[in-house]
Amino acid sequence: MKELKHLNKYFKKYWLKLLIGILITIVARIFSLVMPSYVNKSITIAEKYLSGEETETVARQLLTEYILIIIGTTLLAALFTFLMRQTIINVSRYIEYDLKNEVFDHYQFLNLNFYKRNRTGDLMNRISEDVTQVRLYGGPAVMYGINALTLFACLIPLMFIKAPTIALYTVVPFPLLSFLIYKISKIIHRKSTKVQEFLSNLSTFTQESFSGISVIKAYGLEGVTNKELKGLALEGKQKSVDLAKVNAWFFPLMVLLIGISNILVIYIGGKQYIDGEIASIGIIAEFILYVNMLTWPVAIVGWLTSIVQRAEASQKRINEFLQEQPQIKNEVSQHTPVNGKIEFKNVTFTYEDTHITALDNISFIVEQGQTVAIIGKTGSGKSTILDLIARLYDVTSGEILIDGKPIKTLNLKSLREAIGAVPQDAFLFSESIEDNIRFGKNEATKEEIVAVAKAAVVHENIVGFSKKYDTVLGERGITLSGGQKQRVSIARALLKDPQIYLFDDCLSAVDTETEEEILNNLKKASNQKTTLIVSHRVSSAKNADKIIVLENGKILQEGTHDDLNTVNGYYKELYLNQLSEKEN
Ligand SMILES: Nc1ncnc2c1ncn2[C@@H]1O[C@H](COP(=O)(O)OP(=O)(O)OP(=O)(O)O)[C@@H](O)[C@H]1O
Repeated sequence: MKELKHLNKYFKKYWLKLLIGILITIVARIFSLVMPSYVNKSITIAEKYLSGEETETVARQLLTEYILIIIGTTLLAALFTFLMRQTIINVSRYIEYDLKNEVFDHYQFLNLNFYKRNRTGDLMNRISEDVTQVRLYGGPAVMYGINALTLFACLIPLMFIKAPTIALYTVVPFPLLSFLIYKISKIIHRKSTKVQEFLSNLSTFTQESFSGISVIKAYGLEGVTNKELKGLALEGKQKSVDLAKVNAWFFPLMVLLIGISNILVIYIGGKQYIDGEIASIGIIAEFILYVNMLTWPVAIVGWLTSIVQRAEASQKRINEFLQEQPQIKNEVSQHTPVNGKIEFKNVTFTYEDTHITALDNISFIVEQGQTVAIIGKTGSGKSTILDLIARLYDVTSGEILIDGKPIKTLNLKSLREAIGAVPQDAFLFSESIEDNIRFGKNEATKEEIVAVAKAAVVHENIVGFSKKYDTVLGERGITLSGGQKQRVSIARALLKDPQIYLFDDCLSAVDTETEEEILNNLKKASNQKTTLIVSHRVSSAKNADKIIVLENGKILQEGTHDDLNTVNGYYKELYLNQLSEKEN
């Protein structure tokens, strides 16, 4: 139960509702206890009437009275059972809601490394499946547990007071029933976990197949994919059949044990009645009702044990993530304004997971308002520079200064608010184009949105769609072309109007004329703003105040377009190559 201690804060938060729920549960069970003894009394009075001990009028009057009491108490028990579910189960839903929010909020705080280490499916599972398992502990387990405890505490002594011998024979099979249900629940859990795991594999496989459907079709891999899916489905069928087999034992076993208890009551009770040890056969009817009332709570004891174990295992998985600490921590509480000067001082950066040293002792300065282009072969460390400026990672050694201050002394939120980043792989949400652009500034007017779309040279494309800015984008914006996606992403960054622009190869999918137009607009929009442009094209870099050429994480060349063209080297070669490509 160590892991489940995490939930105590929520139990404390909802203690009043929980207490009311527990009291209601006890009252509901006490009302339900009234009925069997009045069934006994009704049968006894009928017996007495038949043997002439009681007159018909008295018998009729008493029977009516007993029946009304039975109906009344049963209705009250039903009403309180309804209220019991309304309180305790609701509390478990509140806890589920709080816990999901807690996990989600925590996920948001964690760094990119965490997301690289853990699969999306796993993150989703812990916030959905595992929280559901924990909810069963917070609600149904508490409710059925109190229910069973109240019944045992009231009913078993009552049974022993009324007829000790029958009581003894009745309760003897119960521990066995509890034990068997516990065992079966464990097997069911083991098997259903396997089915769950399989289902998650199957959905990952199908999701990937749908996402990559164009590749599958282009390579004619439909047959192979189908075969793989059939193999998976067959395996799943076997697992589900295994689970169904064990599940099938659950109810027959309960019926068998109830039957055994009922037979014992009838046999022992009947014998005692014949021997004159009990006064009325009404007591046998009463005990049969007790047996039936006790069976479910007894079975529940076994079920609860396995629910608690499952909840413990799930909470352990949740706690593992909750205990993860973000590596990038905000160490400054007050807002720190950013002007935009950036300085890298002997910065080295090695990715923790791959141990790749992406940047190796590099130093450079970008003055406030300057435009700097970073050029270099793929994998040379260009994107890493931008990620370090946004503090998505912290440097391994060396230092990054923003406006002359170490980056760690800036408030993380202020820093990120001052940055407008356009990543290499533009991500658009499945919302309207307008909302996707608005992401950069929530309170922006339509005019502002149109203005930035025009600056990003995507306005004409948008108004060409029948729903214009209200056009909803499919998953990852698949209704837009690569170049359109990039430009919507640029519009989003422009709307934010930040102090620092980080453009990561975000014009790679547009033609050179559009690129030229966008760059001119960017120059106007980002006047006085520090701008870093990562690119493979000289056309994106040539007008920059400074060009940095990277190779294997080191700075190979640095200077203006004209400077770099006067020396033989990577940049000049690239320029001449791209120039001749254009001419051809
Ligand atoms: N998140 C990451 N985790 C681990 N290694 C990474 C990560 N991102 C990049 N790398 C590695 O770091 C090196 C530099 O990558 P980076 O993305 O900075 O290069 P790049 O110059 O931007 O490349 P490209 O032009 O292809 O975008 C590469 O070898 C890459 O494999």
